[in-house]
Amino acid sequence: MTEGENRVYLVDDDVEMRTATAQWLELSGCDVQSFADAPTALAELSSTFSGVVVSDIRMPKMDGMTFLTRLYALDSDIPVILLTAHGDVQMAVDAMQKGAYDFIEKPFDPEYLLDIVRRACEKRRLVMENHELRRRLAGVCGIEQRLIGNSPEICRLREEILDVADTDAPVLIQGETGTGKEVVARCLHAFGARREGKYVPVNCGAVPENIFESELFGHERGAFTGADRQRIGRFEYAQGGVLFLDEIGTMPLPLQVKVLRALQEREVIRVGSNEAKPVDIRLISATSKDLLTECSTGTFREDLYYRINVVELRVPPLRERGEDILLLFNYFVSLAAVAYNRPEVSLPSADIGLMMNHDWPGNVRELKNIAERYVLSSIPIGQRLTTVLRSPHQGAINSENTSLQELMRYHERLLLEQALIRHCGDVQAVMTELDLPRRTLNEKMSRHHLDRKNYL
Ligand SMILES: Nc1ncnc2c1ncn2[C@@H]1O[C@H](COP(=O)(O)OP(=O)(O)OP(=O)(O)O)[C@@H](O)[C@H]1O
Repeated sequence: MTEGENRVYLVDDDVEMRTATAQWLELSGCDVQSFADAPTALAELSSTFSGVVVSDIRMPKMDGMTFLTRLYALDSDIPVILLTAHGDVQMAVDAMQKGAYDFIEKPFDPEYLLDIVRRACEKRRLVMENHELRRRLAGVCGIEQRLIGNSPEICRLREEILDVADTDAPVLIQGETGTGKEVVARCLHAFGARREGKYVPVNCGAVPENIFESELFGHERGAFTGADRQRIGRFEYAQGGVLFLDEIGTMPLPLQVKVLRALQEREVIRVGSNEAKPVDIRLISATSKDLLTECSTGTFREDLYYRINVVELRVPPLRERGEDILLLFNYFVSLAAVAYNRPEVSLPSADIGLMMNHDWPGNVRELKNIAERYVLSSIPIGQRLTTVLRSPHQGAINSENTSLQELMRYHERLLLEQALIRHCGDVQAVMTELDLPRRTLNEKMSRHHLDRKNYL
């Protein structure tokens, strides 16, 4: 669309009316695209549409009111002008309350319609300019300041993020724990078309199974014991914004069916209700598991996998991008120095070597943790890294002359300790990863004399 040109999507099932109105608008300099029904028009519309919609209110496939609701779930800033018949006054009033820009009664004076279209287009132009301005402003604190790294892998990832940020395509972020999946999700929000909308994260691994459905979809008052108030779920809360489902692989199967339905139908049903509510969200998911393997073992639904995985972003482990280790370390040291009001410390060269050779099972989170501790206390890096590294290598036992029970005990301890290292002593995260109830985890940790404080 050239600047100043008025773009109109015209929706009317009456072919004569549609042709005549389109011709009139075109002769007056509008760029018109006509549709015989609302679903076809909806398929063409998105939040990047820079014009206005003129739609009949009574149409067979989908009436103008439903069309309005669906369209406003996509972008409530698109001006809609409804064409009503004599006697449709109540409907027109309802439409105005729902946010329609204006309505005009048939038969109408084409000049009058043109006048409304021009004003609506001007409003749309201002909204679009405003969005663009905010977008540029957000770009001032660029993606390089959020997703730190100079390695080719991270540079490529930043480009991939910017390529897809402005679309509404569902993104699945894959990567080991602590690699920065949530940072990527936040960048997709901050640099995407929905940056003005909310960013709503849900850690699927931390939500108890019995309240999962209500957490995502909400509930009506009295839907179950304890539901003394109505509550909207995370999907509805994220309306117009981004919903981030972290560790989606841990979602129970029955809920996966419901999430799939919500994504397909773009609507949710609160627990205890029969009414479907339209939702307009962009879905970003993350997983540290290989979801295709989970699909083959039947713990993750294949249809959901393909629905959430339209774009796949992989965040590489830290050990595969050595160039980033020192850069990230210095970055976290600077942050910690400011946060704790301590002087910035630099790394002796011997420690640099140790850091470069380390495996980083807990990835960037582990590095951040070490940098913070380095600022706070004078324990040399080497000592910290050896503490972290000791478990998989030291005290290994020879399986040939060891009983099965001893081997099992040894491997159990190893698994627990590695998980504690990866999650820097975060017991909740260990419970999630190993799929253990808190009590069992506590028992096992005390049996193996493991104290979370040693891993903080
Ligand atoms: N490239 C990066 N630049 C700046 N900070 C980073 C980067 N990668 C990770 N971080 C920081 O490291 C920590 C862990 O990152 P994040 O929580 O995004 O990892 P994750 O992959 O989502 O972890 P988990 O799988 O455990 O949820 C956070 O404090 C995050 O801010």
